[in-house]
Amino acid sequence: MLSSIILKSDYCCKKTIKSCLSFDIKNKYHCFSYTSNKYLNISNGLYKSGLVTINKYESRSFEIKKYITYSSKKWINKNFAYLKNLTDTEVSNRCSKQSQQIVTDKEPVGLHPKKEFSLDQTSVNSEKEPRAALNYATRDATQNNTDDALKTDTPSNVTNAPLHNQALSESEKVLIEKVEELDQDIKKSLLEVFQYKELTDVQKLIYENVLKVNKKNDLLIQAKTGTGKTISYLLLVIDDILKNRIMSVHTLIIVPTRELANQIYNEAKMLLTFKNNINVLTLIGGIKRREDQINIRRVKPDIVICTVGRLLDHFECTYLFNTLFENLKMLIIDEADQLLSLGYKNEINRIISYLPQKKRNILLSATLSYNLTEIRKNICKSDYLFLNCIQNISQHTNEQLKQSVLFHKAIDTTVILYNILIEHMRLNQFTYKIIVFFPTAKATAFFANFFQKQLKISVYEIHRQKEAAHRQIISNRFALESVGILFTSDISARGMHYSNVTLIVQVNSAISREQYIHRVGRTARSNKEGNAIILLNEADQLFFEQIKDLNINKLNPDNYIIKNTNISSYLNSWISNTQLLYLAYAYYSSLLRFYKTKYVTLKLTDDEIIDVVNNTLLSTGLVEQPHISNKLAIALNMQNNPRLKIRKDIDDLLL
Ligand SMILES: Nc1ncnc2c1ncn2[C@@H]1O[C@H](COP(=O)(O)OP(=O)(O)OP(=O)(O)O)[C@@H](O)[C@H]1O
Repeated sequence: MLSSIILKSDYCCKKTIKSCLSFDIKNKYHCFSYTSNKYLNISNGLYKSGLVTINKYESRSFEIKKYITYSSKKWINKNFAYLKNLTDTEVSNRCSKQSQQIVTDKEPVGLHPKKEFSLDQTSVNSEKEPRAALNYATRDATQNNTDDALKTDTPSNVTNAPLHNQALSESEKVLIEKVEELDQDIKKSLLEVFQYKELTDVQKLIYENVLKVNKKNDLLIQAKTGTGKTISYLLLVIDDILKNRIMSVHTLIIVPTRELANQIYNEAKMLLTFKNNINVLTLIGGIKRREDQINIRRVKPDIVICTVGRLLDHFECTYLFNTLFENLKMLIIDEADQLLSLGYKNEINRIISYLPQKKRNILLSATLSYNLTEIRKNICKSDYLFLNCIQNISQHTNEQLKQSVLFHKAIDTTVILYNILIEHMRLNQFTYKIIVFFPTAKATAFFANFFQKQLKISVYEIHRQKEAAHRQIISNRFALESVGILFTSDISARGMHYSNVTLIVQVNSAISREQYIHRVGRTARSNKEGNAIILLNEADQLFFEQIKDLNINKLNPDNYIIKNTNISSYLNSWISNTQLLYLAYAYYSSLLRFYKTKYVTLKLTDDEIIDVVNNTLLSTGLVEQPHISNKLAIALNMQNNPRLKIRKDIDDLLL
């Protein structure tokens, strides 16, 4: 028996649904099918062969209306009839009749052509094979990995949120004060300390699919940057600690950077304001190991937040450290796609080998999809749930973010950066908060000093070569300031929340599309507006291919290369400053390395790399080409290139 929903009448508008729609209840899923529906966009479903599978809902008719995302409920009420208990054939007949009726449909306007998907008409009842029926609505080359991963999953694995950033109607919002499952003290701190009123999309998804129904599966969670993933998993952790109190560490949270560890620590402490019997501790580099050991004994942590290096260090060097985790209940890997990528994979695998098998794994990121299969295989148990707030990878960045690209010549890099900053500061005198990402730590150090000392623009500086304590102080200061400029390397790209950032500038290409998404995700957070500009010189141009679907508009470089007398004189007068000179040489070497590691993706020859690096340095006013050490030249495999100035007598200080 099938129940069906059919279009009541011919509907002629921009958002026409081409045919009819029916649904069947089989086991716990509702399966929607429709005939020639090209444009119907059911946000919380997965598509293939005419099937849309959605998890169980309480009210069928209501939920169906809710998940036809671009149509208002009013429109649905007017145009759909809800029919019960039809046989297969009846539905088919009605469907085809209905299809014939609606022949005057107009092309939908405002839907991206990529969103079109064709459905296999023959598989109206193919819910017999739910595995094969799973797929995303959007087809595009870069998403194939996700699709492949999902094809092998059972439908219960995947839960999508309504299209992200779409304003939730009042009835869809989950008000925190009404959430009965939350502990009273936690609720109190959410309402009074954080002053949040409702759950964000990702928090709502977790609440409804996991917390409320008390599920204990492993979780993969993907939601856009700045949407509250941290609170969402902290709620899960605290809920579990309160239910299953143990006398050793309950949850281990692994993150890529010290700053992020501290940020999560602060958020957890705030959440536990009225619950002082749950203890949190960070174990991060830059602090003596012995100090950690004392803190562990003193704090007796329930939740431990660690960076990868320090955790591994302890496992391998601290006597009996692994016994701390012998009853571990939860392992959380934040920024999971990064931590499970090549750079960190071995270390994470070693860490996991020290942890008990029987624990719950929760993996999060704004960009999980590209290496999903591997992540799933490596870490998750087979009955894991994938909670996904991003259904279309071209919507990975926030809607309220205005993105631009500026293609320019390397020789104009410094003046363009200067003019962008000056213009933004002028237009946002009392509110400007800017983060500038550079490709390497040494590039960051040089430009930070150059802007401070030569161009007289005050900037904060964070990168790996600064000491941990310094980094933390600068990070806190920038977070608290109402205006400011932060020059940073990728260390600040992921997870860091600085409120009210108005502009992100990226100098040169990012190391990947994902890193670009995380970098621009430092602005336009919590539904606020934000701007992002990426500066791509002649060598970086191919990087644009990786991000061009992200709705990025092009800026005219001519508007930014005007040199006023100020900058001209500043650029010409620093060569006697030995400290800056030293930093410039180091920047030069690091930029050669940067492009050499990217020469395959950017399709660069050695000569092109040397030219672009020379010109970038020339843009700062450094007329004479720096020397590099023989060792670096060999490492770059450029020791015989006559365009480089190589000196055997300088050491690797500048590497
Ligand atoms: N329910 C809520 N209501 C309002 N603001 C919230 C809520 N939950 C979290 N936030 C705020 O949203 C901001 C972003 O949160 P968070 O840093 O957890 O984002 P994220 O999704 O982890 O981002 P990223 O992917 O960049 O790490 C923070 O300021 C956080 O305090």
